[in-house]
Amino acid sequence: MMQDPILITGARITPIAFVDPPLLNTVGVHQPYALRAIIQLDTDAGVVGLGETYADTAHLARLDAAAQAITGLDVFALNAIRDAVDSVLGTLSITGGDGVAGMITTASTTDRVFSPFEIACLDVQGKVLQRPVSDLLGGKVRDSVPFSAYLFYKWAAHPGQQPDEWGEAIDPEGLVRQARKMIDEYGFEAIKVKGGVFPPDEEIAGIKALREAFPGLPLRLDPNAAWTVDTSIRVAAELDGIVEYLEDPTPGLDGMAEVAREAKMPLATNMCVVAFDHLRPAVVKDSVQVVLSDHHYWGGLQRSRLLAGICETFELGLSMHSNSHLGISLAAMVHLAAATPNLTYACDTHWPWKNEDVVVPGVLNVVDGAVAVPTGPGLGIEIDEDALAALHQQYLDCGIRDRDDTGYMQSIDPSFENTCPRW
Ligand SMILES: O=C([O-])C(=O)C[C@H](O)[C@@H](O)C(=O)[O-]
Ligand SMILES: [Mg+2]
Repeated sequence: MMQDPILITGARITPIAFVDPPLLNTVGVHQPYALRAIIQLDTDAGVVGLGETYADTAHLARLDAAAQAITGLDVFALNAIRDAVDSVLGTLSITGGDGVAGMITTASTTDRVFSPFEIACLDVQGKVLQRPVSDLLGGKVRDSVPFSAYLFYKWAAHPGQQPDEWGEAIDPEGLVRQARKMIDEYGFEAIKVKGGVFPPDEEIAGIKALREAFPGLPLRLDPNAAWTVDTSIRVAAELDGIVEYLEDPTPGLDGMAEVAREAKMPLATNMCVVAFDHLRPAVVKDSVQVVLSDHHYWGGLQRSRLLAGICETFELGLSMHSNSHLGISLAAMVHLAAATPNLTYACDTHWPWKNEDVVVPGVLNVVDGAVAVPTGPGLGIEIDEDALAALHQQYLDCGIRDRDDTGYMQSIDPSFENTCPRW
């Protein structure tokens, strides 16, 4: 028997801000609050779907336009919904707003805007069918998804504030201390270090200190393209046998290909392969051996599965990238990773760095370094309306409207320059 369509009647898009520590990266430092947009997709069945995405001003304007364009469409018509998003974006003249703080990104705007709506539609589909989203993606191949301890060099506090619970990490001892705390609390079995902050030799020393302190755990270093080709080749030689992959050592497909020819370990990226049309040249040039997927800019969960298939075909490894995020994003990441057989690396997550959320606690927990796949219908999580309202108020009060790690750093250290590559 043919069921009636489930029509989208509108979307409530709520920008929120949550407290973020002073995490350092090559373009600057995290501001005191990270921004996200929470999407509640309303349908004529009375079922509400959830999505989470960036909340920079320009992105919010695109989300608003997209929400109007998809109103009246069936939540099962994901192709038509993406077409509607694509068409309306073509009529807008908005620039900026990628939510990634001045790092190189040439991801598809359509895929970035479509993504949270696709996830909200899958959430509705799952709730109506009484099946978890992982079932809609082909079924889970693992019951829990491993994540890595995502270490950052950081200050003890934002200027003028009290030190946070993590304290300072600006040298190898600080990194090891941070890793120990994170691993004690969450049981992670892999470690990623956000580099590109200090001269490469200091970061090599940090990685070697971690290797000594945690001999059995796979390690990764990601300087976000802070190094020249020559520096990258030198660091790769120093870290041979120590890191499982080196992430975005240098900018661009050609530079990465030059490094890849010399480096013994695989090179991974979430900077030079961030859209489908980057895959062909990356494979032809053999620029990268591991792609970090991220449903927030690869166009949602179904298109991330398409990416996984392409990676499998061309024998590329697949890992998962993260930005500062809350529980709706984590739930989506977990369902996707659970249903992606060739996602064999521990995924990245910024989860330990936040203390606030819009999701009712209980379902999403990192235990032994992994998150159990939610088994409830849809994403399997619920929104906490009071928390959503409080974090929206925090957004209104905090004054931050666009992620700007470089501007914030320059407000503290006027001599800071965002140069790429730096060393
Ligand atoms: O793997 C990456 O490149 C990231 O996680 C990008 C993020 O923006 C990270 O650098 C951060 O949170 O500062
Ligand atoms: Mg990266």
